[in-house]
Amino acid sequence: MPNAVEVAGLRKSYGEKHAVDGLDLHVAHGEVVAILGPNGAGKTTTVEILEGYRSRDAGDVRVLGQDPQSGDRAWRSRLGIVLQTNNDLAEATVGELVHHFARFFPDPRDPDEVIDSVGLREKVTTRARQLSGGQRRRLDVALGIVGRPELLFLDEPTTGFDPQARRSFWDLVEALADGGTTILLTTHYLEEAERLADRVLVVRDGRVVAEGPPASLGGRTARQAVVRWTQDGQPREVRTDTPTQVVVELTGTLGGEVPGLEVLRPTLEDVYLSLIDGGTS
Ligand SMILES: Nc1ncnc2c1ncn2[C@@H]1O[C@H](COP(=O)(O)OP(=O)(O)OP(=O)(O)O)[C@@H](O)[C@H]1O
Repeated sequence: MPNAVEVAGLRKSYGEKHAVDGLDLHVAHGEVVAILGPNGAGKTTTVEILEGYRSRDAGDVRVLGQDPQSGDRAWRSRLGIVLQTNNDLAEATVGELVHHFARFFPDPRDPDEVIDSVGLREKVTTRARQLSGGQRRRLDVALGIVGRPELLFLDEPTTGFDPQARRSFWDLVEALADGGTTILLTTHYLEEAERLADRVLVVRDGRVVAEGPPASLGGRTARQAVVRWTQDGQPREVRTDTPTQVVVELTGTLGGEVPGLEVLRPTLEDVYLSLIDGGTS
């Protein structure tokens, strides 16, 4: 089966600004892919082109087998798009909105189950305009998933969420992914990408500068580890390609338990920051 998303050589400029500048991307069916990148890197522009909301200047784009520029209603009903709640709808309640949106789709999820899954049960009779920012975003997500999409786009889905809401949202995304939904998300939260994504793409200046599973992005697993411990009351540290060997030797030298032992690898954040600073490793 072809990929759910297939993009080659995508370009989009706004006047002189090359917002997307030769971007390649694919997402397999059932995969969760996160796009990371600094403000202005071209993430939203890319996602909006894939959703069919923005035209492109060049490049080949296929989303669920169709060019988004000519996507019809049947195609659109297979996508889940999380929009900011439209202010025209702000007078409707959470329950009314989710039930209303469900009617647009041929095989929707049970709206009440969707409301429960995004944690808005207690707000079901509250008008959209009376929700907090984070609750409003959860309503946006509810409207994005009620149509049982094959492919779900999440553009910075947890911005404004408190830590508890973010964790329950992650559980929800994992459940959707386990159920076979293909997901393309953009985020500024590295922890979110690490937790949810099978694969991460780092975008800078409209291009992909690194790509891979979060654990090995940018050669992360290949980078040297730092082993720290305390010896004779002094902190000690070595950088090494073979931390296990170092620990075994220390255990022998110190006759057992190694005081203050730590083995550190670069975090995803360390790798990400070096990539967007212009480093290539
Ligand atoms: N409608 C527009 N008109 C002109 N320039 C635009 C427009 N939309 C985006 N841009 C510019 O294109 C570039 C890419 O913007 P885009 O919103 O795609 O970035 P992003 O990676 O999603 O950023 P953020 O992380 O801040 O959401 C930016 O320099 C932005 O200023």
